[in-house]
Amino acid sequence: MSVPSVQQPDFEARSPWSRYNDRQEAALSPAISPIHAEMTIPGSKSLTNRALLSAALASGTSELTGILKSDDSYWCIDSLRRLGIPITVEGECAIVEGGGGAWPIRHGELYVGAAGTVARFLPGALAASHGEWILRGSKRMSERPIAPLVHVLSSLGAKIRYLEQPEGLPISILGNGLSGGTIHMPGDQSSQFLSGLLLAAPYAHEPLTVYVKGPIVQRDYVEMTLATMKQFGASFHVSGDGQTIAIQPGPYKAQALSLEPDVSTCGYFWALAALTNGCIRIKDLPADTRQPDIKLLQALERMGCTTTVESNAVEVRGTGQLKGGFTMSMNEWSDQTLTMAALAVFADSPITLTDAAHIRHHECDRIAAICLELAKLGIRTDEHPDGLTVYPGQPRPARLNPHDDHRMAMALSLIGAKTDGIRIADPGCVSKTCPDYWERLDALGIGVQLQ
Ligand SMILES: O=C(O)C1=C[C@@H](OP(=O)(O)O)[C@@H](O)[C@H](O)C1
Ligand SMILES: C=C(OP(=O)(O)O)C(=O)O
Repeated sequence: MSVPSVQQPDFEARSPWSRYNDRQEAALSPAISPIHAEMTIPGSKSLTNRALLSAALASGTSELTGILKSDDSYWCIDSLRRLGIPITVEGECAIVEGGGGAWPIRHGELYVGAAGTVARFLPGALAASHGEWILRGSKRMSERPIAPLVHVLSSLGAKIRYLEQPEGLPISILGNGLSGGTIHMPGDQSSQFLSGLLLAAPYAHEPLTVYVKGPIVQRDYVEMTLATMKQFGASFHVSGDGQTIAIQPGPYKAQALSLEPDVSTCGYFWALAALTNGCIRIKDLPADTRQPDIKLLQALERMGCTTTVESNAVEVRGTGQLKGGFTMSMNEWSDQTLTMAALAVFADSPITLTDAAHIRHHECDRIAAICLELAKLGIRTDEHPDGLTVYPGQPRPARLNPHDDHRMAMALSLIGAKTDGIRIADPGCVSKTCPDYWERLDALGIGVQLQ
């Protein structure tokens, strides 16, 4: 098994929308009664960054309401502005004056922070246009895979060079238009490579047919990409088995869109209802969302909770004792693996989470990191190459390290909602997707001391 190593915070990747980077830890005290609340959740990171990029490529002015304001969307907006796209942000609304497929500023350095979506969505959009740019990311983002995307973009005409290390950021991209034709691409390491290519594909000179070799992890994110492309007027055909996608050339048209709340963030609050035998109702979430983490609801049902999906709200009601004793594939909704691991601590028997080897390449090696941190609480885990088994137990007080990973911090905080003496280091890291996470916990009755 991998040797656990603790990832240190990379503060450069924290944006002006981040908070609490001067605080050493969040000291938590459990809720004294079941948590009951009705709440709204900020916009989806995935939808925000897809919509921002599509709007920047489009002809005309788009209005995006309900955007997420976090590090990941900040670095997306920052990069697009550096490419010369005027973007005005007022509250949770972004007005984007699209460049019609050309970037007004044709050279410069772009910094993507720790955002996988920005690192993997921008290269295609740059390669499809004309200019020369350098793309740089956080320390961790520079370790995360990018080569399969670089490989296909190069085969379609881009000149891309690795500047410091083989197969990682930073890279230089000389965009000279994408040729089109047919290409093969793997989807087993990250769905984002595919999404990044697809988002740019309408700007290729000729129709582009993408054959996906083998399984696609978190396939629903590719569906989300295609849905956004369709909203912006793209034309494409997907084969019955979903492995072949043929995209016609044609520019995006500006749109006025209202974005869904971030279901990955909703997950922590539904988990709080589950853990405290409370009830959390999240408003403004459409029942037919494509966001894959909605599958958490099925897992919570299996653990004994009651879930209610209405046309525009989703409610989770907890239970006195969560049930375990099952194995669950996390392949399709792996951002919730850490949430499931935290819930499993309080189940009545072990839970095994599988099929998520790719999360070793996320913000940290999430499988090794969660095993390491749960061990500090005296919780037994078995680490597997593609997941882990969590054995329930009574956690002891501990100071936990989130490994510079927002989801590690938010998932570990769930344990602090049930157990005395839990402290989470580097509380600022939640700003990758939810900068006001600690205020939200506090408002729900969990004691949060940021010190
Ligand atoms: O396309 C997207 O918006 C995302 C795709 C997934 O990444 P991978 O496919 O790289 O696992 C997911 O984990 C990430 O949070 C968001
Ligand atoms: C994997 C994640 O992010 P990224 O978009 O950086 O891949 C995540 O948010 O859990």
